[in-house]
Amino acid sequence: MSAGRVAALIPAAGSGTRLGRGPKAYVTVAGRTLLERSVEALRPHVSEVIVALPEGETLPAGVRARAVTGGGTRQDSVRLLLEASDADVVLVHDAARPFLGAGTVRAVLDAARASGAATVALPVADTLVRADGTGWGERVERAGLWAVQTPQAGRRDWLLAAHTRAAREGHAATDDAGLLHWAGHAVTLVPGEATLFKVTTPGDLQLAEALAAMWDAAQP
Ligand SMILES: Nc1ccn([C@@H]2O[C@H](COP(=O)(O)OP(=O)(O)OP(=O)(O)O)[C@@H](O)[C@H]2O)c(=O)n1
Ligand SMILES: C[C@](O)(CO)[C@H](O)COP(=O)(O)O
Repeated sequence: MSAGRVAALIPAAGSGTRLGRGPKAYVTVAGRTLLERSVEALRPHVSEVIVALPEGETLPAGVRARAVTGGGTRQDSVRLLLEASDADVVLVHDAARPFLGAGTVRAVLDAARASGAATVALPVADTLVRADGTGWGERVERAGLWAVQTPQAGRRDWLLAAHTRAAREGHAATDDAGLLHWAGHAVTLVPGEATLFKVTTPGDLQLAEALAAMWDAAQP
């Protein structure tokens, strides 16, 4: 598809249960909130940033974006963000993935402009096993497997139609590229970065703190 208006949509309305520090968007890493880090990584590439926040919350200081109230699940929050936007192309990015490089944003956007739908993902490098009741169950062939990250980019009309249909039919997906695939669209995979991990557990937050100084020093 041709170039059009691009918006960044950031679901940040989760409760951060696994991290145990309240909503993750407000958690700081080296002095800046996870949300500010994600917003600032996307702002140079888009005409608008819209963030979904937990009910009753306001944007943390320093975050330059428009805010809407999110929903009960990530999928609900993204649908509300899509409804709040009138962009042609959207980039959906977890607030909880603070280390997002400009090259990755450009690559997923280019791929989405070319094909209509794309996601950043990382080819799996470890041996994979399905656990059974005793521990090691059955080895899973890893060839061709990718771990899906964000940003995920695509035509807003495709995403909104997929989300609206999923809400109507009670179909739940863990991400937006998966919903687009479910709706019949081909989704391009764009190689991501290990640094784009999602801050989910206390160990991830420690890792993020350790990485932040090096990351911040390398930014233009
Ligand atoms: N109702 C929800 C749930 C999640 N998210 C957002 O979706 C992203 C990925 O979700 P996850 O890492 O699972 O965050 P939480 O739901 O906050 O974490 P937990 O499951 O541990 O509570 C986060 O940026 C989170 O804020 C959201 O906008 N609305
Ligand atoms: C969207 C996502 O980050 C892609 O890997 C992931 O599916 C979010 O999962 P969660 O269950 O909300 O943590």
